Amino acid sequence: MSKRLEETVKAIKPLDKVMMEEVRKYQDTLTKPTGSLGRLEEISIQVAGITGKKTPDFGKKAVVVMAGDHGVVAEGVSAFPQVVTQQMVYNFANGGAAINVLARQAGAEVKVVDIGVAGDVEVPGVWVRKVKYGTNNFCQGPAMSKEEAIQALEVGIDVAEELIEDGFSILATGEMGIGNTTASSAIVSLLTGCTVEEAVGPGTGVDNEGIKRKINAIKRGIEVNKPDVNDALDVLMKVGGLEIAGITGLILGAAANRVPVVIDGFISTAAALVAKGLAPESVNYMIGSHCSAEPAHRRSLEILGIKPVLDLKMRLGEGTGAVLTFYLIESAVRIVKEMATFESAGVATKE
Ligand SMILES: Cc1cc2ncn([C@H]3O[C@H](COP(=O)(O)O)[C@@H](O)[C@H]3O)c2cc1C
Ligand SMILES: O=C(O)c1cccnc1
Repeated sequence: MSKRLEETVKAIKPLDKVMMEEVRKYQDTLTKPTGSLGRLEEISIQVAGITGKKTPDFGKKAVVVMAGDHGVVAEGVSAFPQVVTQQMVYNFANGGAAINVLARQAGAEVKVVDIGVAGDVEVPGVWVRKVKYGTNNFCQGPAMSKEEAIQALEVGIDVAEELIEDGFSILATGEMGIGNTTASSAIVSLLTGCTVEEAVGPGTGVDNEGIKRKINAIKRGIEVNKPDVNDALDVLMKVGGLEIAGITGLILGAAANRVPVVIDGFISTAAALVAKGLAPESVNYMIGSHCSAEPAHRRSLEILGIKPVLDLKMRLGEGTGAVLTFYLIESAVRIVKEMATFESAGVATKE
């Protein structure tokens, strides 16, 4: 680990238990049966613990789309060509992708980071923090060097800190990278202990032969690189991705600054598993969003220990599920801020 990474991990502290208890008790004074707002109540308690504030203001929201390419695409693991990563970055910059539409509606900004796209991206608005022009094919050796993995983690930490400095008070994870469900499945199988077969799914929509190629590529990647399952950084550098490392760094950076980070789909969850491996406390700063249609996502969330609030059969990534969850998080806080208490409204409590 680098000094910066170590310091960031060290800065991640337990949640503010006193504030959590205050909000938990306050929820019970509001004009509703105890616990009747279910998961919204849990979220309001969690964000109070994260921020140390009873009703945090999430006026400035951002979704960070980390973009990077994957050498493992040479094994025929995606239904789409690699160049789509770069083309989608232009689409994000022009406001035409699904994440742009959903973020506009949610009042969130989309920050696109080129952390490892295979070609040059020159378009205003995209943050170019390129570590490398795509990862190496992990079937032949490590996806990246340890130095590159650390550099990509640090890019994520930097992005989180720059956004927080700029007044963003809640972040969502997002990504774009053709082939990244294969890298994510490799991480998931290694860090959750499920079989490679269980960890793999259709991604962008490969057929049965494509699924077999994904399984085969991951098995060869594990065989060739022998990642240490007890060392999340080793797993990340050997079979991970640059955008996955960037998301991991973003999560750590948010947690170190007591800012909630909403975890999107399968790829973001793989990054979150790496974050948990590097800094177990970081999980408390993660807010679950949706459970995607990628078959191993639910199990990964369970092992990570975060609960999804939406199940929309989405399987896109980009941050789409996370941004939809912004509404619910804001609703959860608003309830605490605006609801009347039994006393203030003159409503009788139960007999
Ligand atoms: C047009 C397009 C837009 C996307 N936006 C997100 N993804 C999603 O699909 C990719 C992962 O799937 P696989 O591992 O099968 O390549 C990632 O880029 C992910 O963000 C997209 C995929 C495509 C084709
Ligand atoms: O679950 C996801 O986030 C996902 C699934 C397939 C492709 N891209 C993303």
